[in-house]
Amino acid sequence: MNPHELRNKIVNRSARISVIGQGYIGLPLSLLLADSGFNVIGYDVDSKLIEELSNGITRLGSEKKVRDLLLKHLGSRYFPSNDWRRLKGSDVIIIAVPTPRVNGTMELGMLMEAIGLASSAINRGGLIVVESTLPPKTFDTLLIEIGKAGLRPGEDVFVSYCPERAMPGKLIDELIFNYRVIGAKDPASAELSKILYGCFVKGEIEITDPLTAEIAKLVENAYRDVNIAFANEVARICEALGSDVRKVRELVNRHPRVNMLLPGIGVGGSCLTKDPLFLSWVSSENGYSPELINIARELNESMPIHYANLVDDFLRWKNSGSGIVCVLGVTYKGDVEDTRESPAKYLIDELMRRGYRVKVHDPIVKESFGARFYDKLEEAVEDADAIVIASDHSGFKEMDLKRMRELAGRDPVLLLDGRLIIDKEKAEASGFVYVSVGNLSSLRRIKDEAFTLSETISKVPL
Ligand SMILES: NC(=O)c1ccc[n+]([C@@H]2O[C@H](COP(=O)([O-])OP(=O)(O)OC[C@H]3O[C@@H](n4cnc5c(N)ncnc54)[C@H](O)[C@@H]3O)[C@@H](O)[C@H]2O)c1
Ligand SMILES: CC(=O)N[C@@H]1[C@@H](OP(=O)(O)OP(=O)(O)OC[C@H]2O[C@@H](n3ccc(=O)[nH]c3=O)[C@H](O)[C@@H]2O)O[C@H](CO)[C@@H](O)[C@@H]1O
Repeated sequence: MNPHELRNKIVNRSARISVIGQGYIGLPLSLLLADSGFNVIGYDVDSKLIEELSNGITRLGSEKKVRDLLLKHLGSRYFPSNDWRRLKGSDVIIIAVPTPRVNGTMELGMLMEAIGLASSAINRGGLIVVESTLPPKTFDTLLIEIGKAGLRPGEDVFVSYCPERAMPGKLIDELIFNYRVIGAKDPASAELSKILYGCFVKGEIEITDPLTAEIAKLVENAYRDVNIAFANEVARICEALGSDVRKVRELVNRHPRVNMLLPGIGVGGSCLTKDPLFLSWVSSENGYSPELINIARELNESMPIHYANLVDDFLRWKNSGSGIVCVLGVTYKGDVEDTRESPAKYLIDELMRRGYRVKVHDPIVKESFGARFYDKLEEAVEDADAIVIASDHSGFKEMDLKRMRELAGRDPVLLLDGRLIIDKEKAEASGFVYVSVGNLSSLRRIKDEAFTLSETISKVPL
């Protein structure tokens, strides 16, 4: 098959497409390709996942459009499989396997396995596209691996890097409307990839070299992480000075050139917690050691511990260091089911390590990181001395605060709003001692000397 033939196959939708990895990215991508007219094999090593998909069940429950597309195309254009032999004879293979940070390093084993499989299964003259996030210069290593399989990249097989940037919670819309970057070393690989993505992408598609694409992908997430760290730093300043970060943020964001992000109890998710470090580590290996990115990451990682310290100080003052803490929300952000690197995990670990009884509720996912999970919000809140909101689920914004206060323990009960979603006046009128990220003034008021905020702040490892 020459590039012209593959081009025609893509244009008339007769190209056989396989997607390796059917998780947050691979599944919606496969379904959009099916929706644009291709027959798609969705391959994954997780046989339970494949069984679920084959029965029309997705783990991405909050992505309604993914579920609708699965039910629409399952068995007609979309074929989930855990049999690698089904990949043989593919004209196009897209790789969307994890490239996580494990024990302080970049884990590329799954990617290498997938590239080996793709090299052995792709038709001669076919296209391999990598969507998984790559540390800089990894694309070159992948080309070497493909070469080892006896294929000459740019001649026997075409290869590109198309980093994914869709946002969980609105994956289908962002897969369609985001602009895309394609990194490729030869014009045919770039052109074929552009035609492929043009089948469902409505945003602009930009072609560049692979290294630029690798760096750009990581810079986007590092940019966001650093900016959230800045917001978190301002929150900590406001806490120390006895001010309210919500008011400060509202004012500064009226400046035409300031856009401060939202501070919070922590930055989680599979991307912002590793991509900035990939950028930092690889540049350190190449002669420049970034400081800003590393410090931002450390500051963001310290946030759940900072608030565990706060709850601990409160409970020492109230109950001599014993008590019940209710944590509301375990997902890394609101209205998604993903708990990877969730700040709630670090908060819960730390509170349990200090001997507190932790009760957990989440309306979307039944996970509690070793603490006790309660299906009902009311049961989780019962007898609590402190309640911490760790995820900004829509449902939490409309909680009946009076009822919650009735159910919670004896006075005073701390309500720590880690996501700035509760109205301070309403919470106080309901009888809570309400504090939020970036505003600890209520605690100052009730405790004066007994509870020294400076002590809390100095405990935070930075
Ligand atoms: N989740 C996001 O929001 C997001 C956004 C942009 C980019 N990314 C990047 O996309 C990539 C995939 O992330 P994800 O969130 O979809 O991961 P995921 O864990 O949700 O899904 C990956 C899937 O790949 C499967 N897998 C692992 N090794 C395999 C192999 N050798 N062969 C076949 N299947 C294999 C796993 O079983 C899993 O189901 C990562 O590089 C990630 O950094 C993720
Ligand atoms: C550059 C960018 O936009 N990248 C996105 C990002 O997706 P994400 O879902 O991980 O990103 P966020 O929504 O930012 O959430 C992360 C954590 O930060 C907390 N947060 C957020 C905003 C804020 O103002 N204050 C906060 O504290 C929030 O609670 C949560 O814990 O990476 C994906 C993978 O690469 C990309 O595909 C996707 O485009």
